[in-house]
Amino acid sequence: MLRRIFGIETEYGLSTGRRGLSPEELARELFRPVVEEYSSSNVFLPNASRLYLDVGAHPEVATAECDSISQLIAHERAGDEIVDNLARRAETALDTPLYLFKNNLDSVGNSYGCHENYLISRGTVLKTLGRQLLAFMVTRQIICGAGNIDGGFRFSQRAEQVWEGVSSATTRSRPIINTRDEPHADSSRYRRLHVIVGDSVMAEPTLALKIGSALLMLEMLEEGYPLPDWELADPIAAIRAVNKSATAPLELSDGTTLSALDIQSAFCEAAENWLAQRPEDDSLTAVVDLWRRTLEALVSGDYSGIDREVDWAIKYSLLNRYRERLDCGWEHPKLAQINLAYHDIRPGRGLARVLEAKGLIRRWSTEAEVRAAVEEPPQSTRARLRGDFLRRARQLGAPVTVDWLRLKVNRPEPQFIELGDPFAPCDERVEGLIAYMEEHYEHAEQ
Ligand SMILES: Nc1ncnc2c1ncn2[C@@H]1O[C@H](COP(=O)(O)OP(=O)(O)OP(=O)(O)O)[C@@H](O)[C@H]1O
Ligand SMILES: [Mg+2]
Repeated sequence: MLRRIFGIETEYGLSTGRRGLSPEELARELFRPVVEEYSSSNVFLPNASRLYLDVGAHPEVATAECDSISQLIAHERAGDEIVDNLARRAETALDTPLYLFKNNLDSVGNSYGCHENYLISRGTVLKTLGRQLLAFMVTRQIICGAGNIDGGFRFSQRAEQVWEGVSSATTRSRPIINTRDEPHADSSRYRRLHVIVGDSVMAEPTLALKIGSALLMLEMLEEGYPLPDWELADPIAAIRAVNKSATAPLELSDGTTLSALDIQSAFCEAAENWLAQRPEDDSLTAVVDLWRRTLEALVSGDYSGIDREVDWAIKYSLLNRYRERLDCGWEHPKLAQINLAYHDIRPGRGLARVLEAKGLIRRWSTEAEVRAAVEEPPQSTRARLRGDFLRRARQLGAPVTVDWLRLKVNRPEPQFIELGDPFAPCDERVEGLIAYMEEHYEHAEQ
């Protein structure tokens, strides 16, 4: 499958400077306009994304279905803007600053996630694919980790928070790859691969690398391109070891050892060769270029070639400058503060956003693309149908219910359709549903 559907779910950490306000109270204030408009804190927006309040008072945005890296980046950034707009209103109402962090850990050690979803064909055996992908997923933190301080500098925020390799459980055992069968599409043709292990990232090139390298791995596996079949003896021990060192020896099931750097170098080289034979794609070329440069930086120890693109390297450079200035160890509270402030999503306040505005972190999207993605669904996938349907329903004040798969007009008679093909941006049946709404609710518009 060369064209693929994918989406990303981001949970945000929420806090305030004012004492005495519980996370639940903050979240309730944050979602007040959403609940007022939709009578629910679990909604689909006109840009076809899902906005909801998950357990633990973490707002979550799940982007609409995308089919290109640029589209996904614009929609992921649009998610930040949507929750930031809610936060700006809530902080006026509460008369206290509100902070939304796109990271994976709060100050008391609770972890929250950033999940990736990739469409795969039903013919692919998910368990086999998961097993083949595991060595890649365990070691990819050295290319696209967000960086962290935990007894020293670490590549990833999430590596310490997973407990199983491939499994169908989500919360109980927190696996790296989740095999729960919920395709949100025609289940006879498609499956959805749910990756739970990634860090939330701030720099757009890091997001491109994270998504693009996974897309390339999936392509190569599905197309039968020869790849090393490495099975880690203990994926969880390995993910913890990689977090501390790209060169730590990782034991394989056959008794040999390889480092994360060895494993990623082999996958990157395979991706370079694969790129030369698949149809040209500028985004994937840029992804593989950054992948290669990141591995080279790890070998040389000189991060200057990637420290405007790769989160962990940007953060490492920033923290290291402070460490030298303060002449302190990694445990210094000022460094912890920077480690957190990097993930504050507020433009002009969050460190990553400030660096980006100064040109010290490269962008992949443009402001105009993000602005458009706040309002408009991706135009090349099923998301467009959901977005158009929701926008018209809102204009007409028609009672509707939607999820990833279904569009429904609730009254006067329930009318619904299923969009089993997530690739399809056009469907006559949606026009039929819109006509039905117009017939019954047009008068309410005036
Ligand atoms: N057929 C599909 N293939 C791949 N990704 C999809 C498909 N349909 C939807 N998605 C993406 O999957 C994500 C689903 O997000 P959502 O938060 O609803 O996840 P979930 O796993 O269904 O549920 P929850 O987070 O509540 O456990 C979205 O980003 C969406 O764009
Ligand atoms: Mg979700």
